[in-house]
Amino acid sequence: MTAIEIRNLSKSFGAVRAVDDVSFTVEAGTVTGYLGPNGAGKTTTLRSLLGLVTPDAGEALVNGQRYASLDHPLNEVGAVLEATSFHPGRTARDHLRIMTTAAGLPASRPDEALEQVGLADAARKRVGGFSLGMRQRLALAGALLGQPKIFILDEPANGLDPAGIQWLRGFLRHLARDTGAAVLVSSHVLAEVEQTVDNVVIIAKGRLVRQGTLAELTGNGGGAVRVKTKDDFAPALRAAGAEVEEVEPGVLRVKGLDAEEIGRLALDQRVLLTEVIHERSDLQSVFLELTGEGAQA
Ligand SMILES: Nc1ncnc2c1ncn2[C@@H]1O[C@H](COP(=O)(O)OP(=O)(O)OP(=O)(O)O)[C@@H](O)[C@H]1O
Repeated sequence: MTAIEIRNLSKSFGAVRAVDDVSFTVEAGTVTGYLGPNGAGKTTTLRSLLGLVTPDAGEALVNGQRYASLDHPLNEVGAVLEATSFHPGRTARDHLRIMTTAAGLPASRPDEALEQVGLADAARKRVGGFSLGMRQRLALAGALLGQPKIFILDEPANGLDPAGIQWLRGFLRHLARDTGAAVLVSSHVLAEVEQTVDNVVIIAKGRLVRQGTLAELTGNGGGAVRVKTKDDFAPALRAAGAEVEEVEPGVLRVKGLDAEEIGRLALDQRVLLTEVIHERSDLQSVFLELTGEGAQA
């Protein structure tokens, strides 16, 4: 069964069409990045999945059902929403204990979940003193309590430092690969999720603009390098196993070698390169265009 299904979902707030006829699915064992600039409609979609927003049309289903009709929601879906608030005077463990008791989960779960997110040492600390990154980890621990197989995470990388983002990437991959979970993770920063996701859904102004596997959207991962040189460099590149196309006189489009390998080869061959440029993947260019950074790209 499809773990997460968004089918022709639409939602307006007054004159703003926050989500406009969006459809996509997330299968078990995969991570899907839900990407788009601020205000694109990501949060509205995720809140629809959690029954916090009532769609005007279409459906947002988890395990084939509406969230509200799940018998044991915490066992089926783990969610982290933006700006989760915590009682500042409560310790991390107490915060999770309250959730655990309310959901009738085993008393061992808070400590296990804190361990999983790397917060075991902070279990007895008051949340009021937590950094944003620690709060994000605590929110994730809350999502793990019921050991669900579906995760809906809204900008979970916000507030994490580079090491935290690295950790999050590994953790999401682990959830999908090792526990077979379906993970839907939103972000307005492509680079945050690019190394983690199997599939990408891009939304802008409420409309779905692109979806596919990461490989499809990045041109099968084989990014080309454009090289400018007045020298006869193509034979050496081909001999090194590259696929070379002369796109205009003096400009070669090289596939199969990265920029560093090409640079080394040029050095060996005493070839002068006047320009070496990584071609942007489709995904990057689409995303940069949408986020308005295309002009600087
Ligand atoms: N409760 C609401 N009332 C009025 N307008 C809303 C409401 N929720 C969202 N919107 C509007 O709907 C649009 C989509 O917002 P949404 O929060 O879903 O986008 P987003 O992609 O998650 O962006 P962000 O990352 O900034 O949260 C925005 O124009 C937003 O202002």
